[in-house]
Amino acid sequence: MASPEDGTAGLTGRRVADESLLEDEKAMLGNDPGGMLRATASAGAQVRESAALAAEANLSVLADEGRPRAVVVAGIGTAGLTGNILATVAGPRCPVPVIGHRSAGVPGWVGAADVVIAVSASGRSPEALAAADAAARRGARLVAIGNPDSELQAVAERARAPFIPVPRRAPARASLWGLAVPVLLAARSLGLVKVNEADLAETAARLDADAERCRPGAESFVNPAKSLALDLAGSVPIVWGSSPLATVAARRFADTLAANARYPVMAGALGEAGRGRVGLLDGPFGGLAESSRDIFADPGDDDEDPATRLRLVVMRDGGLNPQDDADEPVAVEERRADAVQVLAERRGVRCDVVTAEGGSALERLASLVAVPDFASIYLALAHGLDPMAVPAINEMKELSNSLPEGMQ
Ligand SMILES: O=P(O)(O)OC[C@H]1O[C@@H](O)[C@@H](O)[C@@H](O)[C@@H]1O
Repeated sequence: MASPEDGTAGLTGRRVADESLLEDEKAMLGNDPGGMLRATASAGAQVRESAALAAEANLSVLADEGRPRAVVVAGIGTAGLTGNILATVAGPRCPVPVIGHRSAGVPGWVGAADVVIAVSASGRSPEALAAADAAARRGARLVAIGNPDSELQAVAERARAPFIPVPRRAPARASLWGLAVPVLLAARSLGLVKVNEADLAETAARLDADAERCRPGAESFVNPAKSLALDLAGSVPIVWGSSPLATVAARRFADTLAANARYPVMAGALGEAGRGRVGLLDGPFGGLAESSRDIFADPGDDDEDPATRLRLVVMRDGGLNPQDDADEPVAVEERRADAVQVLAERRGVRCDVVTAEGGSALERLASLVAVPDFASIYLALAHGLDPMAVPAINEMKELSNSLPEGMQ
């Protein structure tokens, strides 16, 4: 076992992932002092809890004024991703635009005809607070979602707007499901999205089942998250989604791989990538690195061949209904996903495939997010990194608060 290296600024970890660190459950839990594995395993419970809390909030006031002109989902980081989730679950038939807004305030055109959903796990991100304030000033309908007894709740109360409490589970990225469900239910009360009680129950059950498969005590050969983490170890992962829904899952994987495992990741839509970034497969981290690989060498033996390589992850959706009236037929998305797998094989770039399952858009999204969420934590643990604490984010906040005005 390689010993931990001291990085700069007192941070320690192992530059090369060590598979044996994923074998001892007790040691693994010791290396996860903040409890990221436990928090991530609560995804199914978060769905149920948030659905119950949203049912207690008075969301019917949102619908009193009828269908809005547009819905803006305001928040940053994981809270911001809930806007993408709403847009993709609502799908191409959504009668009004759903716009994610990730900076402070709201877009200039927002007014009384619109709805603003301000989301913040801590209830105190400047972006969500400024959005809630701006919505209230402009007379837009507001609903706020986040930490109870927070500044965000106070802003919502001052504006007499509904507030859906989401009990805090630090860090925000471990609260994705707790935050996303109230956003969907607020949009449902406006008639914008079809999410029924059975969809929520099935999504929660799937998240529970995936947490069980990915539990720390399950060994790599039966644990899909550990094996995905080990496949990605030492590579530069590229995550492409075959459909809009799968692309949201791809972006989520990039977020968790970066925050938990500190891996640089490229993520996006396969349709777009096919017209540009797919060229990466030809390059110095793709086919050129692979051509020098000794195919008989032990895949884990980095000392023999230390080249950094791409590793492709294809998130395949397959669609709920092939007759769907989406602009792009599912068959086209499927052919493109097949094509990129063939291309990767031709270039010698190794590829993992995560395939959606389930009978609703929400459940399918859950099936694409659950295993990769755990994989990002196992990859952190294999490098001896605490998956929860991200000193760089805190330092970045401190530094930008202390910079003189004009330099931020
Ligand atoms: O959801 P809130 O609390 O507004 O945080 C928004 C974002 O803030 C950043 O500093 C990080 O912590 C992200 O993980 C988080 O998603």
